[in-house]
Amino acid sequence: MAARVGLLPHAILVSSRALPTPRARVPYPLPPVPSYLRHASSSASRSCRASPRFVAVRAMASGNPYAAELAAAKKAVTLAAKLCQTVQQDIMHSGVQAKADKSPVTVADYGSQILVGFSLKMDVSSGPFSLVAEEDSDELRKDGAEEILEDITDLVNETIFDDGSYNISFTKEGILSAIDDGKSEGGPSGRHWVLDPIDGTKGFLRGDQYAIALALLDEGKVVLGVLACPNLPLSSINNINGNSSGDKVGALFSATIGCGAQVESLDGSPPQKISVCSIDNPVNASFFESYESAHSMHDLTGSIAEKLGVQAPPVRIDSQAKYGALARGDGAIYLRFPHKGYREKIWDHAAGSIVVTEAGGIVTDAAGNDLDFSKGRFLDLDTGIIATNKELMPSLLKAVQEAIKETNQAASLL
Ligand SMILES: Nc1ncnc2c1ncn2[C@@H]1O[C@H](COP(=O)(O)OS(=O)(=O)O)[C@@H](OP(=O)(O)O)[C@H]1O
Ligand SMILES: [Mg+2]
Repeated sequence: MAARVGLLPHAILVSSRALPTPRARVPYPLPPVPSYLRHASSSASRSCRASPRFVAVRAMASGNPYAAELAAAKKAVTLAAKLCQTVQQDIMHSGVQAKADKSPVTVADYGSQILVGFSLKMDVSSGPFSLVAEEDSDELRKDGAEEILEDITDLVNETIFDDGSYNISFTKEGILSAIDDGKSEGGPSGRHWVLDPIDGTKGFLRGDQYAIALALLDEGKVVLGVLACPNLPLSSINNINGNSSGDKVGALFSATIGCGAQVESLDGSPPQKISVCSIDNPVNASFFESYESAHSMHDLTGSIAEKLGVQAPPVRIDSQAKYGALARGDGAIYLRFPHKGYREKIWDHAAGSIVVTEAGGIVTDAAGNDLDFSKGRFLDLDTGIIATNKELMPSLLKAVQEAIKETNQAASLL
């Protein structure tokens, strides 16, 4: 694809070529279903929509009641990852000072959300569609946003065209309404998709780790999660600060409830089952935490590690790639302690947490409670989030509670 980062004052993505028009493309939003189905070119969409009974039979045969949703989720995040990779490469090659200008990441954020929502709607047949996602279209509907809206439209349409799975072209109005598909409030009943279109936006801008994180809630429980991590080494992080050792890069983690967790390459290698590490002595453990100190209190995590006797320095990587790396045993512990007042969003943990639990790990808040994804767009939890294997969890919880108590006592003396 030939999109590039423009060097205009507003420095947004500019398509360097007009959209190709060799095939008749169906405009989006779609006309009513019967006419749309005559035009769609997606074989996946045809097979998933053709017969709900066929989907159910296929799911039961695979032993995974969410097999159809899993296939659709993987396809959706893989498509979005293509768009994100294009934009990140453009940022890296453009010389644009990413920190000074956030508009490329804005384009990628919206574009990723549109592609995931659209792809799910095309390929998942059952029930009403509900998506809880990070972005809405309010900013794009304001005066002055016309150019960025055009850039998003071009980028989304180019990605769909290059991918070849769907014979659809978005109008600008279609782009705005597709973004607003993500406005659902979630909750304890029914099914809700939960999406972070680019988790780890700061990592994305730095050229480091980020993830497209998608989960499915069913009756308030996370039943499925996929994490596309385009910059994560496929087999493991062997270097303590997250660099690869010449390994293939681009990992897709997935998990469905009761069926375990897997990793495969983003370009489609066979899935490999993954498990958390079996370390039972914290002295041999390493721990993951946020790269950004504004997102997690590094002094508190340092004190927890000291209490546990952890020898290795922290492994700091952006986004839910940390959950994926933990799930396949690259490290033993994940610690996340946001500063006071921060409210965790469900899309920052839903996909990652099921990948870890289905790999045999445990994810709780700082008091040892399970995370509750049924309360709407936010998690209502105690202080922080911790994850590790079953062997280390009791000593980790003890160290966490001691360290928090000491921090609170020190604060009360000030
Ligand atoms: N102040 C503050 N405190 C805690 N957390 C915050 C804060 N601000 C943002 N966020 C959320 O952190 C998400 C990024 O995930 P991580 O913190 O794991 O990665 S990172 O190292 O910071 O990149 C990040 O996700 P994205 O916004 O999708 O990038 C945010 O949801
Ligand atoms: Mg996020």
